[in-house]
Amino acid sequence: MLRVGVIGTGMIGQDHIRRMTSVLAGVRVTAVTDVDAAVAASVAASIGAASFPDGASLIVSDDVDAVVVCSWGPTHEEYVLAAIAAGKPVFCEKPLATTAAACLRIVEAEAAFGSRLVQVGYMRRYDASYRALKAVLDRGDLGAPLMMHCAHRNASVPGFYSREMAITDTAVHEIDMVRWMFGEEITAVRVLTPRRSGNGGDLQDPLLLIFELESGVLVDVETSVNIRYGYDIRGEIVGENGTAALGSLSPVQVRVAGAASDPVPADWRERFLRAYDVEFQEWIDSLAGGGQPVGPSAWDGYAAAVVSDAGVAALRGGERVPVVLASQPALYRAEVAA
Ligand SMILES: NC(=O)C1=CN([C@@H]2O[C@H](COP(=O)(O)OP(=O)(O)OC[C@H]3O[C@@H](n4cnc5c(N)ncnc54)[C@H](O)[C@@H]3O)[C@@H](O)[C@H]2O)C=CC1
Ligand SMILES: O=C1[C@@H](O)[C@H](O)[C@@H](O)[C@H](O)[C@H]1O
Repeated sequence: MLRVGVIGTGMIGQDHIRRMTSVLAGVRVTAVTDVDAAVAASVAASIGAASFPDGASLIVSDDVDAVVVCSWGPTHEEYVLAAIAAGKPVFCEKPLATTAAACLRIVEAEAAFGSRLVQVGYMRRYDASYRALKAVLDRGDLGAPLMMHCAHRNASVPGFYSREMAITDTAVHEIDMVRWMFGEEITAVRVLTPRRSGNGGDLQDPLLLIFELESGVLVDVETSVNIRYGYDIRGEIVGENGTAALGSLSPVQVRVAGAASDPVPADWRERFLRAYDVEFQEWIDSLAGGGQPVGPSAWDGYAAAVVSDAGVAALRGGERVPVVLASQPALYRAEVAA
């Protein structure tokens, strides 16, 4: 039984605690903490876990075998580094850290430790639709891939959400997905700013990102974060001989009164419900008997941050910004293709 301590009991922290408590096997949440001590205490009481005063004491607790970090992005680096120092596996929600420099510090700490401890919460790799799309691509049915069209639409975002977050917080999922889907690196980023939606106040929304890949494949990503009608994630690969797209996720199609309709999920918790379950179960299983995590690594988190930084520079400067990665420690070799 893996005993897990969770840092950050906000929206996704509580959702992951629910799945580890009520859905998944081989795991028990024994400890929680949050800067909002009242929320942490209430969550702890509801599942019979201990509430810790801070992340540092939770990480070194003898009742915690592995750590899950679900606090705000700028706090991730400190907790992931502390978990590595304690020699404990750590699942960190995306982003691994908010700058490429911070991600590189984590990569270097893990490489110095000598084996993998870190997994980053890029859950699309566990989604049935994305996995089916990758299987079609890998079978070669489409011929050589040429382009991919993506859309990442949120119904709404909170008031503190900035135009840069459309890249660092939102499109960062596509950045990781593209590296995994095509098994190659993104080499340059452009960002275009279409006519502004009236739904987002002063926010520059939507954005259109264009990624260049090593092989010449081009990927475009629309981020629309105030689309109102729901949470809509799309992806279509165009190959030499055909196309393949993420399918409809609805178990039922309704035709009534002269109209056909599919329900649209409200947010990521609904759209990626099963993907998060699979992601966590595979993480738990990988750690059984002292094993190492096999999902998105600290290097993946670092690479996503470098592309994301390039996207922010392109957004601010209106230029094509090349992506330059540091030299990869041996621990992560063949990571993209895994
Ligand atoms: N994989 C995915 O699809 C998603 C990932 N996320 C990621 O999960 C993380 C949390 O996001 P949400 O749950 O939406 O935010 P949230 O604001 O609902 O929850 C974050 C919690 O962290 C706590 N916190 C902040 N600083 C802390 C610190 N230093 N120590 C302990 N607790 C601290 C806050 O009090 C809050 O309760 C973010 O990194 C976000 O990017 C969020 C939504 C979906
Ligand atoms: O990770 C997530 C949020 O943090 C982010 O704010 C949303 O835009 C994404 O759709 C969601 O998956």
